[in-house]
Amino acid sequence: MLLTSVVQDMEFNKIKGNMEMDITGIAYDSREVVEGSLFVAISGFSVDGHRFINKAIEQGAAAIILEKEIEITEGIAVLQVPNSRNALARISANFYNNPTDQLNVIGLTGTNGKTSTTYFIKSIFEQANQSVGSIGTIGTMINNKLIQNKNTTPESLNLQQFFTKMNDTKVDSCIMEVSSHALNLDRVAYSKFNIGIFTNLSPDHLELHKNMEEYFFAKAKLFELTSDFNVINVDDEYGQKLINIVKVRQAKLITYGIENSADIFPTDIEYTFEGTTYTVNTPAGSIRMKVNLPGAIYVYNSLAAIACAYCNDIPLSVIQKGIQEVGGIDGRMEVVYRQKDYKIMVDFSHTEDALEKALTTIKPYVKGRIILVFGVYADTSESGRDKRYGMARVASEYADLSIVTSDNPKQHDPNVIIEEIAGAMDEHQGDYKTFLDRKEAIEYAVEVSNENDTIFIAGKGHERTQIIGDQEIPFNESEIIFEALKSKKYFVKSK
Ligand SMILES: CC(=O)N[C@H]1[C@@H](OP(=O)(O)OP(=O)(O)OC[C@H]2O[C@@H](n3ccc(=O)[nH]c3=O)[C@H](O)[C@@H]2O)O[C@H](CO)[C@@H](O)[C@@H]1O[C@H](C)C(=O)N[C@@H](C)C(=O)N[C@H](CCC(=O)O)C(=O)O
Ligand SMILES: Nc1ncnc2c1ncn2[C@@H]1O[C@H](COP(=O)(O)OP(=O)(O)OP(=O)(O)O)[C@@H](O)[C@H]1O
Repeated sequence: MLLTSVVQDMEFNKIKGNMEMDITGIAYDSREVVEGSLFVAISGFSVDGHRFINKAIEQGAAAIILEKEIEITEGIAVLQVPNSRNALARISANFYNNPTDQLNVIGLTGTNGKTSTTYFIKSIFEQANQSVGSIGTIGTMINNKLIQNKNTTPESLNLQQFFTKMNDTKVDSCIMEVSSHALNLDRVAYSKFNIGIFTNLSPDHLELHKNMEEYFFAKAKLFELTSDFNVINVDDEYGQKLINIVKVRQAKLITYGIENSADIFPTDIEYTFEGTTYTVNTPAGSIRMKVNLPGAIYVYNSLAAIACAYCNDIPLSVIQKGIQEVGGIDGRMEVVYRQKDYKIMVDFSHTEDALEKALTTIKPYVKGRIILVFGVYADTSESGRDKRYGMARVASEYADLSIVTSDNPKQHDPNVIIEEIAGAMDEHQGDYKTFLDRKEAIEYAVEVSNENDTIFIAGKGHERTQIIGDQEIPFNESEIIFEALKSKKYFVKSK
């Protein structure tokens, strides 16, 4: 594609060089540059991409987009832009001919529930004989092939490539999780979303967004990109705030909720440990639903999916089948081992709100004690400290015994994190033990557990690695649990 076409509608300050040259591809990483590429230099969080411009030219870059004043070799086209990440999103959409124009794209945002809601929507759409692609925490799924993602929401270039692949392979709908980081860093800029879904907002990622207002406005950006429907949880405080912002927009507002008046709402809810049944009421009629995951959180997630399916004119009987077909979700309230009233569960709860909701969900069904294994995945900043404090409060309030340990400490000192959690546990008079090593923490929980106890291991969910420093170490909680259970002869006979 000609460079002039690649940069069409892009805002830039300065140009140098031949704009009529042919561009073979785009790269934002010098290591990915091939002959004839357009290299975009990004001032990153850890390194400055401008440092790799010469490397990119050596590798064959024909043109450079940059933010800074840098002297570049003759013969190379150079464009200076105010924001390289935004420019990358613009040129990627141009280069791939705006693939979201041909795709039904559903974007989900919110602190918790995005992945679970994606599963429900995917299942309903597949019942409606649609070919569905998905992008999110689990990876990118195209025609049942899973591609691992570095990020929940990939960088704009990769994203436009995935959308193109979906179009090429006749995918009808793409369901994607849109993180606040992605919205802030323009990864989804210049993509069109037919439907935007907002699940909820509670403190998380405050190291990037500084405060809840900023975090909320990052999430709200998704709803500037929606064309047809905005689906919003009316029971969430920030959902209400978003409704006030989007109600005047062109995309139609559809609300869901349990407590407040909504377009899509449940009645006659019956909760059990195995799951929930309720009657869903929609403008198209009412029908009984069976959700195979426990608690109000999965009523909310299924309602969001039903609202989305309703917006796509899917009949209620098909929606009912789609919701019921979701038998369980990897690492979401997953009962890894059960022997009568003894249970070991693994869950992805890693925020204060998620942990509180998960523990209140299981509490009525626990005969003995709740033994909670958890750590806090957060940096060592002030906002990370709030998260440690909040999760310790929840642990003290709902668990009979907490085993405090590491959860992806990355480059942060896990001892500091654990010490702070322990301090907050003391303040809230929680009963706890600490183990730096997460494996030892799980082993200890199994060792001290009794016949009627429930061990709840929070934080890693579906993840199969633990990130310590720069290393991603294999870490399989199910394997550790079963190994530890061997010492408890009474329990190992059956799952
Ligand atoms: C903090 C953060 O958001 N970092 C993201 C950011 O990386 P960065 O700016 O730090 O990149 P960098 O390493 O400084 O490099 C700067 C530039 O130099 C380039 N480079 C670097 C080395 C080299 O040899 N040559 C070269 O050209 C890099 O390709 C890059 O363009 O831009 C990268 C490209 O888009 C992202 O992959 C990366 O996400 C990292 C992996 C990350 O951990 N992000 C998290 C915080 C995140 O985004 N999470 C959200 C939400 C998760 C959730 O709650 O579900 C997500 O969507 O994943
Ligand atoms: N609607 C909800 N409200 C609050 N907590 C929820 C909700 N749904 C799920 N959770 C809790 O949050 C955890 C993560 O759920 P899920 O993976 O669906 O969220 P997510 O938004 O995709 O998270 P992430 O952005 O971290 O990938 C679950 O294991 C559960 O404990």
